[in-house]
Amino acid sequence: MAASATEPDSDLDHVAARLVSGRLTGRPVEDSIDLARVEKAVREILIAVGEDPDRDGLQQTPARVARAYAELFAGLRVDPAQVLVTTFEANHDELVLVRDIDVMSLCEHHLLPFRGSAHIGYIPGSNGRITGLSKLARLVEVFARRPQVQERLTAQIADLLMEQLQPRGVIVVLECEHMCMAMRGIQKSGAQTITSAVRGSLQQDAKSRAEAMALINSR
Ligand SMILES: Nc1nc2c(ncn2[C@@H]2O[C@H](COP(=O)(O)OP(=O)(O)OP(=O)(O)O)[C@@H](O)[C@H]2O)c(=O)[nH]1
Ligand SMILES: [Zn+2]
Repeated sequence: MAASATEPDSDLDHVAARLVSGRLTGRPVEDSIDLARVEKAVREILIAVGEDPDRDGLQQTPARVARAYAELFAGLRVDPAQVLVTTFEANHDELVLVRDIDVMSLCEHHLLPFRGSAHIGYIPGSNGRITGLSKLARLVEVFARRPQVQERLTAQIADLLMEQLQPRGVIVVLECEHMCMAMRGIQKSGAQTITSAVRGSLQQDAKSRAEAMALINSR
């Protein structure tokens, strides 16, 4: 396997630095959201729900929430195409599957978290391009750090891989629990929502698809 990277890693480092610095430091990443506006809005929410935003424990809350949103929505300011800038040539024309990638996102309806696992597989195309395994997980992060619905998140990952890597086929399966179904509303915790996006040969060929699904489901 292996060979040369197509591009220098500088853009990717930039993307990674923004996402990772946000995650590790808990401080806003550069090119951030309008923190002052979020702060103002959160203060309003606290007043609206009957809280006193000036009491001791809440004084810093609007600013904290604003910083948290900068992290949680960092994916809105990242071009997902930059994640796959590094690809390699390889003589591998069979399934590559990364299973159990942790996914955390916010549903766009309630801005409450949904969380679970992503499984991403692809069959390299005639161009022989593969990508670094971690890049699949990075792609999940970029799309997950936006207000989302699980179906769109699943499809966006699959479509970007098809577009950028031009593989023969792609399969993306997400299994998530939605806090908006657990903490409020119907209050059913533990329900798993499973979504899939299957493209190219994996969509057309039932046998390859079944093989990929079997690997995803094997424990
Ligand atoms: N399809 C889909 N629905 C989602 C997702 N996340 C949350 N939802 C649903 O979005 C729907 C919004 O429904 P609405 O009737 O507009 O809002 P609501 O009154 O708060 O709905 P309830 O949750 O049923 O109380 C709810 O059924 C949620 O369960 C998602 O990722 N995909
Ligand atoms: Zn929701």
